[in-house]
Amino acid sequence: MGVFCFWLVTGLIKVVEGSTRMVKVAMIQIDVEYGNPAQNFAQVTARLQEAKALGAQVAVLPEMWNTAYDLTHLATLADPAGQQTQRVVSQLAKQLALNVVAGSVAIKKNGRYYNTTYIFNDQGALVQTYDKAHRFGPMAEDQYLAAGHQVATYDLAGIRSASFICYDLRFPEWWRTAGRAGVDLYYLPAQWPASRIDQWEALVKARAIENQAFVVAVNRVGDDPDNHFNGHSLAVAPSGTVLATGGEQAGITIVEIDPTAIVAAKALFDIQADRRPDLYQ
Ligand SMILES: O=C(O)CCC(=O)C(=O)O
Repeated sequence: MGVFCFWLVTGLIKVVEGSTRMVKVAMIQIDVEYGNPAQNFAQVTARLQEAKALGAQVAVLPEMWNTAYDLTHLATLADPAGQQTQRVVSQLAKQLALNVVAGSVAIKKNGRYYNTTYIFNDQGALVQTYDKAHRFGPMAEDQYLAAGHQVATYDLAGIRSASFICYDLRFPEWWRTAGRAGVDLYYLPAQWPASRIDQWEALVKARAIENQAFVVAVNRVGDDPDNHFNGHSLAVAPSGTVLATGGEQAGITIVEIDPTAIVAAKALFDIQADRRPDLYQ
């Protein structure tokens, strides 16, 4: 694990005068230890405490942070019914009074394995779960993991939010489906390889612009046996402006988000309202 760094970015777009609804979001970019849940739980505990000390109101973790992509050992590594994740992260969220978008973890549920996000509010209550819907063939998810079937929207820190996971980024229809419920902030934990990081940045910006919403996308750093990961977590405004980036090292980046910017973004034109579902689905 490399040296851990902190950045504070105040790259908000403040377009509504007198707004007091700034929300500080921590993008927690870590080096996930392959096949080592005990080490990863310890690491995540420390990083959530640090995020709180940096003033975060919401903390976001990367994808599959308990096991990494050690899919051949899920029988021994996956969290049964997500119980350990729920117990540990819920307790931390409550102790720290911190909202947590708990990246995603490998879980075992009803005899199958899933790549699942849990979202906790700052009282430690589980407010939503999401099972990754689109499985990434090149990383063998389709062989080992069952797919989710439902979008997950929720209120967190006073912001109407939705969660997706990694490869879901390539399916704008799925984002639009969630957006119909009115979403102001999308969270996207990932393990996105360095070899396609230019696509990651382009697609995160596109999802923000076309959905007229913020996107907070958190990637990992480090290596697994097949891939190198170089971070580039990023927070993007509805205009497509990059508010903060996590760079290429492990670290926590704090970005301030002003949810009232959505109103201004939609004042000029409202893409969701202007859709033509009579022409397409
Ligand atoms: O779409 C990609 O290029 C990467 C997706 C991925 O790594 C994942 O979903 O885990």
